Amino acid sequence: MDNSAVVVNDLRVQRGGRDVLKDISFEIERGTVTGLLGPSGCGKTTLMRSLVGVQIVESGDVTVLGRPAGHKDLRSRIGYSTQNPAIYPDITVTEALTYFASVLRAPADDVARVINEVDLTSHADAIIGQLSGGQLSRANLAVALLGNPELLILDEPTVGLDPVLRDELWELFAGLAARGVTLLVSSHVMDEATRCEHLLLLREGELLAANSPAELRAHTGEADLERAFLRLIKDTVS
Ligand SMILES: Nc1ncnc2c1ncn2[C@@H]1O[C@H](COP(=O)(O)OP(=O)(O)OP(=O)(O)O)[C@@H](O)[C@H]1O
Repeated sequence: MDNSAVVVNDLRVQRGGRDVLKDISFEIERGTVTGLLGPSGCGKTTLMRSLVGVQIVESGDVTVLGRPAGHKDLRSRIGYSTQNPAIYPDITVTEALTYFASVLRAPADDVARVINEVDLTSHADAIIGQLSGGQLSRANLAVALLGNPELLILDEPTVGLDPVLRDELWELFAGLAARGVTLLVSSHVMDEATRCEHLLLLREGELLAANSPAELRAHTGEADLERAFLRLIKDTVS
């Protein structure tokens, strides 16, 4: 069986009349955690939207779990959490997840499972609009986990979380990958790169690297990943 969860070839996307992704190609192996890193505005969300199939693309091929991105068979196989949680503010965490579980046709007992996985059991009956920022982003992540999708696409899931919660979430991501789930996780915090098996480093719509952290360190001669990224940028510019 093909071991690639995602195959992208020469993907080009324009937004607002500008090239936002410039002929990008890469593959993501099944059962791994891949970090999508790069500065604000570099195209991370646009790339994720292209994989989910909600982005109009100019050219190129995007294959996800063996199907063209956006194929209807992929709907229940991909979990996508956006940066701005799209959860109704005036119902409880359990009510919101029960609603999404029915829309996604996920089993009813999935609601308690995902609430537990994101460590929100103590707030299962809290009103969404009264959650803290970190709790809200964990509730948002819980929605993406419903139905046990094979591919999780998570747009900055750890933003606003304290270091302990961030650590717990990265542990959760590693545990999911060990079960065979493929994760693509965006971040603009380079220290999160060390938690990933593979890295996609984007800058101004160009893919500067698609490596493991060890390969990136070896390639740039920099032990620190932030410095390695800066080294790549300097090498690209010069
Ligand atoms: N709806 C839109 N219309 C036009 N241009 C857009 C739109 N959304 C994003 N862009 C532009 O596309 C580029 C890439 O944006 P994108 O949201 O993919 O970046 P990002 O790396 O996810 O940024 P951030 O880390 O700040 O979320 C930016 O220059 C942005 O201004």
